[in-house]
Amino acid sequence: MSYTQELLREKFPAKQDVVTEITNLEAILNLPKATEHFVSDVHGEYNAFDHTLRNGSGNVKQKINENFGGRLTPRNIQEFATLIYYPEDKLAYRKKNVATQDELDQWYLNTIARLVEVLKITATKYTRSKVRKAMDPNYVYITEELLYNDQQELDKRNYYNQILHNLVALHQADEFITVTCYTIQRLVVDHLHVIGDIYDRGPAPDKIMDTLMKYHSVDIQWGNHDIIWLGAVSGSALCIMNLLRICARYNNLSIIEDAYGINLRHLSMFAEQNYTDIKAFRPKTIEDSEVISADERKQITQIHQAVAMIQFKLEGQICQRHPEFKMNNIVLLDKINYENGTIKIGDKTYPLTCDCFSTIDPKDPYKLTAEEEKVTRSLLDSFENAAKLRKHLNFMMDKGSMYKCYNGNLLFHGCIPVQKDGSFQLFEFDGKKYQGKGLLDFFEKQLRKAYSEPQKNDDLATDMVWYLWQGPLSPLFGKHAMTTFARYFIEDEDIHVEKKNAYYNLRKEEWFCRKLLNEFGLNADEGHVINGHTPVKKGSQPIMANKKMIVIDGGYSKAYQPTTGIGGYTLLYNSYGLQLVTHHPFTSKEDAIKNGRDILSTRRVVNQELKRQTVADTDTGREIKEKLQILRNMLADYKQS
Ligand SMILES: O=P(O)(O)OC[C@H]1O[C@](O)(COP(=O)(O)O)[C@@H](O)[C@@H]1O
Ligand SMILES: [Mn+2]
Repeated sequence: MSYTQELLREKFPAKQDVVTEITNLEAILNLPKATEHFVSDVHGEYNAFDHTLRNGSGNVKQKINENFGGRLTPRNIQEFATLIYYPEDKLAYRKKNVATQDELDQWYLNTIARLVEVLKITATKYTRSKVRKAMDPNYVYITEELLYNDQQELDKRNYYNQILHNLVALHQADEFITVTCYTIQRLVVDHLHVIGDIYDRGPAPDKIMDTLMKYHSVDIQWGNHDIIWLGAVSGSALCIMNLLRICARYNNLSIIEDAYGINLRHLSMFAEQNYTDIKAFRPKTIEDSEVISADERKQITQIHQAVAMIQFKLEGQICQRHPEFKMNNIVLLDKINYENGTIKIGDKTYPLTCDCFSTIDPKDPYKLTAEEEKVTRSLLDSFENAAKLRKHLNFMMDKGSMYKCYNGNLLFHGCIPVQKDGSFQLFEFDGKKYQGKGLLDFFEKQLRKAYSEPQKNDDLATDMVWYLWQGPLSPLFGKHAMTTFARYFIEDEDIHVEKKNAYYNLRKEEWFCRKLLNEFGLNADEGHVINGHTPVKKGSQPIMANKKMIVIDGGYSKAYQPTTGIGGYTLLYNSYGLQLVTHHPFTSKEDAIKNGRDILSTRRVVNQELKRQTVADTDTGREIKEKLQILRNMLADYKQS
């Protein structure tokens, strides 16, 4: 007897228990498929991300429109939607702007009744037990009495009205409204996929992680920016330097110090002693509100140089350690003529636009100075011991993977490295060759190993995690090289170019996407490949390859909004099919609450199911069917005995 069989026997010892469970599972199979929500490239933009979650990519508003369109004016619909997104803030705002207690009480009564209506339509897709789990435990009884009361008979109607009246009279209205709004948010989306790049560039990745940790159901496909954070706590000094460099570049060092409590004093003092103010290393400020003092700017600029130089030195060391990485093109410090300020790359010589090489010994350019060694060591210790960061990243490891096959679709952040003809590129290592799905599995194994041994700093697994950040065959990166050094020091833009893997041309072709789906054991007639990573530029299409490929770089990153011209894309997959949602940029939470400003979004149907999908058509459905088979066998045994 299998383990599952044994468990089921224990759980359902009597014949009647088995019959009840079969009936229950059969009923679940017939419910409509629950809604999946896909987001990606959130890049620390907590407020915009939080808004997308609260409004379910426009799903909450759609439910309200379906039910109240014509009964409420568009302004009232928006007001009501904003209440569901931000119940606490909207209630406070409403209470401040009301003339009399009677007006407020009437508003409470109307609002509770409307919320129960919305709850009713969002709950129809689920079993009673699942809906109950989405409720606040303190309000289960009252909510169920309101929810399952059909009000057709006068007595029932009176009963319903009395509950409403009591909620207001007993001063429970605020709390009931708040918890019901969250129950609705939770039911509108059943499962969330985050297709990578939660970290870097934006100000609050920590808050995004806190939100995800509270979210009812989520999986994460790691992005290249997440990898440097995972690498940092896995003991990779190079990953630490890269993430500090990006934080300095985007004026986000407070994430390290304030959000994660990692002290940068040692680094800062070292930077102050060795570097001056150089334009190329000043922080980018995206928002007008981000005005910083001259002193502060200078300090960040100095830190930026200090970590960049340690990074370039460590890159030289790692590439020499691992010729199999084939990354010699980024080893550049020995190509510099430190006297005349030029660099020779290939057979071309370029002038260097600035000089911050005081810590480099031209005879041994990749050697860290004693002080750099100390700074690096202390950063490694701090990252290893940063409790909150580890808590967040434990969650990311737990819910995350290199790729995910889910309800027939294939989800990953960047690419599957391929040659121009579409054949998988080979990563050769230790006498073995890895490609396609096997390559992703190999890298995932290395990351899990490195993460579980943070005290090891220069073992192969730790170096591999850094490779995932910028290696030419990294599925998360997908470019021939990262031209970081050139972008700081060389004017000629030709040398800044990072060539994309052939994957990005081929993914426009249907045959190629079918090949990918087959490689991962999925049905190519029904599945889709869903990617993040590359901002969809103005005029480009996010849906490709006869709808087999969908790119949803969420476009949350403000730095990229001028290129995309929009606030980004998200995707919904409900019982009717897949819908791509295009968002306008988010303004602010205050604007949403006071002026009812939502992220405007438009929906486009990617594919429409011929027959409405039910739970039976999903991965969960397959598991239920297997369980049903066992239960039926058990029932047959009962009949025979
Ligand atoms: O201009 P920035 O922010 O330094 O970033 C440029 C770097 O970011 C990358 O585009 C990687 O980040 P993305 O995954 O967000 O594209 C590199 O290829 C490039 O070198
Ligand atoms: Mn990316």
